Amino acid sequence: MAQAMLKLAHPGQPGQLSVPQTKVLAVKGLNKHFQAQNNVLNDINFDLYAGEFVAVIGRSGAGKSTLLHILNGSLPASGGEILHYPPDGAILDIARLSPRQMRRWRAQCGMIYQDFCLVPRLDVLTNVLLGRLSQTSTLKSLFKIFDDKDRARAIELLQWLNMLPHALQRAEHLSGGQMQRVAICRALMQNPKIMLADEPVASLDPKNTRRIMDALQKVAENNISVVINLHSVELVKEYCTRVIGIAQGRIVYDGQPDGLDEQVLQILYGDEIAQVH
Ligand SMILES: Nc1ncnc2c1ncn2[C@@H]1O[C@H](COP(=O)(O)OP(=O)(O)OP(=O)(O)O)[C@@H](O)[C@H]1O
Repeated sequence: MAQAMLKLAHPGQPGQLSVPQTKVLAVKGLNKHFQAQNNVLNDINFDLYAGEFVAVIGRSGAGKSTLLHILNGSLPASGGEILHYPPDGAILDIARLSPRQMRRWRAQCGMIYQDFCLVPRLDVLTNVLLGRLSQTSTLKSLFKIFDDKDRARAIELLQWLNMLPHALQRAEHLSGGQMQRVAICRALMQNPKIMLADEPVASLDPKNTRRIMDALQKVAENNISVVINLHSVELVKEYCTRVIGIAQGRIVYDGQPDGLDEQVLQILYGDEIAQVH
């Protein structure tokens, strides 16, 4: 069923002075089909600006994770364009990169996951340093040789997210919230322009959820665009600057979190609405 877009706030529109202006990404007519399932994403269009904290919401199976994985280059799109606007260079279409360009793009685009994806037996500092692997020679990465500059950066990031006291602890001994903060530091080691977060608080208790949301807010305040899949409308309203609502693979809402009223939520969640309050 095709649903009309309810509301479209154009970030960067004249008159919205508090909205960031530097365009980082333009998604145009993006589609995704899997062999087993057609129309997982349908004609997705949006621009992403530096420093935005964007929530992607919608019921289970709406296509939120698929969208993030296509943005990050780990899944190919079936059609459409994803244009990246580097601060100092030619516009790149993420859907049409050579393997070498794709490696570079994935370094620009940090990603964190619900299950953290740390190496449990390695210490926290080394886990963070692993974020540099894509920019390190194969031989150096094989022997986990990192230079002083990388170590200093990793320590700085751990301090920034209050994880420095745990630097020499094995990752497997941390709490979920601590592991996620380490995962954020690891993603930041690549100096990304965009941070994608696929349900990063889904397995966390309320206290750790807030810590991670606070951390991601700090990331966005540093002019990195954060795009996060979330199931809690309360968190979206508290933390995010913009929300993209997806239903059945189509964007049905793109605007301010304040605009998520009962009518919009009903379209987004249908009979699952009770679970998001
Ligand atoms: N590799 C795949 N092959 C076939 N179908 C897939 C694949 N990955 C995802 N899908 C389908 O695409 C649709 C969207 O999945 P996606 O994981 O993006 O949804 P989601 O909104 O992130 O859901 P959730 O909130 O439950 O994680 C689902 O119907 C899913 O079954």
